[in-house]
Amino acid sequence: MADGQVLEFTDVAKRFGPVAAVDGLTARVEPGAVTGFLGPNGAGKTTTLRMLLGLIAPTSGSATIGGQRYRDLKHPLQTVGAVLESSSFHPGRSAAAHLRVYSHAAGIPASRVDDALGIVGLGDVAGRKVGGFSLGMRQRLGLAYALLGDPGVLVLDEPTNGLDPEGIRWIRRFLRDLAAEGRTVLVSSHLLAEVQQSVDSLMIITRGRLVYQGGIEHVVPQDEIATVVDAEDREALRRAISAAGFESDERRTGLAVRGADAPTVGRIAADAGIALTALQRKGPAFEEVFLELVSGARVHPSAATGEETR
Ligand SMILES: Nc1ncnc2c1ncn2[C@@H]1O[C@H](COP(=O)(O)OP(=O)(O)OP(=O)(O)O)[C@@H](O)[C@H]1O
Repeated sequence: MADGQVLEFTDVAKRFGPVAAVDGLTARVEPGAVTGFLGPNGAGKTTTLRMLLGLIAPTSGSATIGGQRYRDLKHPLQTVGAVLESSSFHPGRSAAAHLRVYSHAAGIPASRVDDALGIVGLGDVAGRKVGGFSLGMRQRLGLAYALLGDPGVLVLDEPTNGLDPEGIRWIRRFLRDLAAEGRTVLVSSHLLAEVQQSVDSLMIITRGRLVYQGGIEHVVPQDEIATVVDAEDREALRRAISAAGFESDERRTGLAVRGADAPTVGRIAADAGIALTALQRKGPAFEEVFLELVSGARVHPSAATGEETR
């Protein structure tokens, strides 16, 4: 396997006539994690990925893979695998024949075709014509193509589009495994729910500009989260919370603990041997914060600096 590489966008911009599709994007994507690239329809995700993959030239700025522009990569297929669209397969050709065309052109051993089809679960249908494939099978074939050169970087544009729940679960698990091997995995989506449970990091854009970059757990600022908790012995609970270094306010329904999430408060109570009668998260929902970031009602510091929040 090739090493995972850092993807770097440096003040990259793309104009189509009067439309600023991407407008000065600065961001960094690290190896060893699944990074979700999130934004509403038309935000500029596909345009950004197309610049990264050398399919269109930026109007200004740069997008690099391990410090190099795509067109300067010595072995592109062995460095970065991409799935941008799932439809361009010749229907009369078998899955294996299709991949052999690319492996041959890139100087990749033919044995790798069977490996790649096996990895995505298409080993049994390698000889079947692609024309008879379901949408899910085509998506898997696209992934097999991306994995042909065993690259350290995977870039996928909306890979779960049109898949059934089982297919979506499969892709999520698959991408996690690839990242766990140390690869860089960048996956775009316009659906928050789609990436919420399946990515480690997020890059959120709207109208061609970055509005958030960092860990998924930092999207909702910690100081806006409180946990309301209660026990039969409320005073003992208050003492345990205070001993753990958190402040709490008395409410009718229990103690509101600022800056601590539910698992943290639950652990404090468990360590003190206190049985809880209530444990509830308070604060803005992830989706609320996402919509505020996208509409401009909320500004996150990572948007201005391009620095990750950790
Ligand atoms: N080749 C093109 N010519 C003209 N305008 C374009 C072109 N490609 C993209 N655009 C415009 O650039 C903007 C960003 O489009 P892009 O496809 O990158 O967004 P996206 O975030 O991928 O959206 P979606 O989630 O709908 O795929 C849109 O306003 C789009 O209409």
